[in-house]
Amino acid sequence: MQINLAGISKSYQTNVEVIKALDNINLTVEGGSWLTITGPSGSGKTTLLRCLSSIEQPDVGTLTIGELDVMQSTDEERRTFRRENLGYVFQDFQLFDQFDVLTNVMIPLLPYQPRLVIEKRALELLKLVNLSDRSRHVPSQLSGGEKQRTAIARALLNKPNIILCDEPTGNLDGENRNQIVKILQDINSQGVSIILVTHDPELAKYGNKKFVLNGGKLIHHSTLNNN
Ligand SMILES: Nc1ncnc2c1ncn2[C@@H]1O[C@H](COP(=O)(O)OP(=O)(O)OP(=O)(O)O)[C@@H](O)[C@H]1O
Repeated sequence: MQINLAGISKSYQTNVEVIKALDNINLTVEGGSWLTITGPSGSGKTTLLRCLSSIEQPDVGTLTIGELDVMQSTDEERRTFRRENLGYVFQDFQLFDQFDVLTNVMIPLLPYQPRLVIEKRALELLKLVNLSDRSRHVPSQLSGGEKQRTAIARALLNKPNIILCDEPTGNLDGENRNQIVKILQDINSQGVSIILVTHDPELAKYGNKKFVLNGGKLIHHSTLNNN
């Protein structure tokens, strides 16, 4: 599934100023690729990820994700499209503290598919991310790496074409980072596109297309084939 952005800009209005978070972004993400985006704090990385996933709409430009025209679609169309095609791993995990790991992974599809079908898939995913023995724990009983892997399992529940990850190894040690890299490599080898935002120089070594965001402007850094 391809993503195309042309002339995308996005500003935020605060009480005191207008902040241009994205400034005339042009980008094509080919299906199956692994894109890594780095850049200083406040340079627009999360905003770009939110636009690339249609959670947020840009102010101007054209943005298509597969068949979805993000600028012309309704909220409901974008929600349905995300549910069917995209996975998103949030910087702060966004797990529900009152539910166990298994339920957290199942939540996105619970209103839409039979519980038993979803549970089977969620258990497979917990195995994939090496968390089978934590399925009945609640998030407060998990380490940072385990929370992150729960968030990744949840993002994979709908068998997405594209997974967008915001700082998936933030605050994790080398061993946890390596586990997450391995999971991402497995997913990518199955044809899932990965779009990754990170400050972690070790994680930023992976991916076949690298970009730097600076002051809302996207600079193509390199195209490699090392993942
Ligand atoms: N909802 C909002 N309202 C106002 N300003 C915002 C909002 N969201 C983001 N911004 C501003 O837009 C700019 C880009 O923010 P963004 O979160 O995309 O940066 P980032 O590169 O992901 O930062 P970090 O690496 O610290 O997570 C920042 O100056 C931020 O303060």
